Amino acid sequence: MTATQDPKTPKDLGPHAIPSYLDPNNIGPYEIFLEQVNRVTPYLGKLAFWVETLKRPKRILVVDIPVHLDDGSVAHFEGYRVQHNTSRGPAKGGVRYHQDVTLSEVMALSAWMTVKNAAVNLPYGGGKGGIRLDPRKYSTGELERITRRYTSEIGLIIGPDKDIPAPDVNTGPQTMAWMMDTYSMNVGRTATGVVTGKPVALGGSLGRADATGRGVFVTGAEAMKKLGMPMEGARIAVQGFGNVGEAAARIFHEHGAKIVAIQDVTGTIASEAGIDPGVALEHLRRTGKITDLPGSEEITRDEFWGVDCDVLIPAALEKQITLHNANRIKARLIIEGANGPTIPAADDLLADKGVTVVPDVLANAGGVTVSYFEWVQDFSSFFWTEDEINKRLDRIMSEAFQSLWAVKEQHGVTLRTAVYIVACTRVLEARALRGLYP
Ligand SMILES: NC(=O)C1=CN([C@@H]2O[C@H](COP(=O)(O)OP(=O)(O)OC[C@H]3O[C@@H](n4cnc5c(N)ncnc54)[C@H](O)[C@@H]3O)[C@@H](O)[C@H]2O)C=CC1
Ligand SMILES: O=C(O)CCC(=O)C(=O)O
Repeated sequence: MTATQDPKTPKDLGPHAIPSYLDPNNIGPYEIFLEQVNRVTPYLGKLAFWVETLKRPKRILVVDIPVHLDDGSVAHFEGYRVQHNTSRGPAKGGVRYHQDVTLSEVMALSAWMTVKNAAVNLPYGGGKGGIRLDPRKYSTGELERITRRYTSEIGLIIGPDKDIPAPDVNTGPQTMAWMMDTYSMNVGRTATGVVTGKPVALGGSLGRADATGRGVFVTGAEAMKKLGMPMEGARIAVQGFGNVGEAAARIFHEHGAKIVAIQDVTGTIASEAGIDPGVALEHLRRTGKITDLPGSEEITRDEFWGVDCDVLIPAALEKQITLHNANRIKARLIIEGANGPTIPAADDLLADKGVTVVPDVLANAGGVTVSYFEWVQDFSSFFWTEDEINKRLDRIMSEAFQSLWAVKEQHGVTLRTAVYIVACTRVLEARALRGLYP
């Protein structure tokens, strides 16, 4: 085997390939979460008595969304809202529109919200929602009708003090405006606090649009300091150039790092001289694709993983770093902007290689942190300046990083396990204190 081959890559084994049901790369999203819980359980002491709480989502709602399409026909979409845990407060987490959304995925995303919210000590549980559809295939009017019907259907369980949705993949401020309006119409009052990530004109918060990418930068910069990696000229590869990936790339670039590769759903580009994220965004908006950016070359989707870089930021979807590509990754540091981008078997391989991973449940917590600020501002009807928001966000993210890094050192575990130790302890302490009835 050469240094560039991945070990245990089932497709390389020909007739002796591992059956697909035993292939670690085929792990489902909720199974990934359950494996992460298994790994933390030995560190939970007496609270391990309550660990079953983490394995079972508290509430799952599956809804049928019938909608008139523009051609007069009726289409039915499947939607979900999962409240994984509410021990520490109302459920909180985004809503995803994607053709591959499944219940298992939404369960995992809601569970990661429970861990993330506890990791940065927000007074929330975890929730997540989604609709299985490819939004590129529908007009704005159709998307508005789908969103409004979905909101009415999940209106049974959401509310400012029950469960507060927010944007995720392929949703944004306009989606949140429709959700807020629909919920408000149904309850007979303007309820700004029912969703976050709204347009600023509707009670949204300054700084929310960049908050997740900013948190990726703050935690990434802290990790670079720990690893003795200079920011100036650091070579960064980013997968995903949407809300999270674009903001993270831009902020790293502003601080002197060099963006050497970008991959999105339209293709992959690389540049030795470095890519200016502002120019790349303008090109994407104008042409609808990331490729053909002047000064960059197009590489294959698979070549992206072997790009010569110091820092890799997966900021697209789950299960991107697997046993098929983990061994080829050259970065010393991975900052998970996306939720669930690394499967557990790849996590182990990266740890063996000495690669540090700032896990999703810490790295991308900046978004929900500013969502929390938005929710607080909506309740008090008193709005903060962007400077105040960014300062508070930076402080929460860097203090969380420092204290979680100390736990990693104390136990000699990965940063992911350290975050799970602290977050799961907080959730299960709340569970134990609340007790059970009768
Ligand atoms: N928006 C937010 O505030 C937060 C988002 N996240 C997570 O960050 C990730 C990205 O979310 P957003 O940036 O909000 O979504 P987005 O919809 O704004 O952008 C998604 C990006 O991923 C790219 N992409 C999609 N499929 C791809 C593929 N197969 N290969 C390569 N690129 C692909 C798209 O082209 C797009 O650039 C998700 O995992 C999401 O759950 C996490 C925390 C907060
Ligand atoms: O802002 C929020 O409430 C949640 C954002 C989100 O879905 C996430 O952190 O994955």
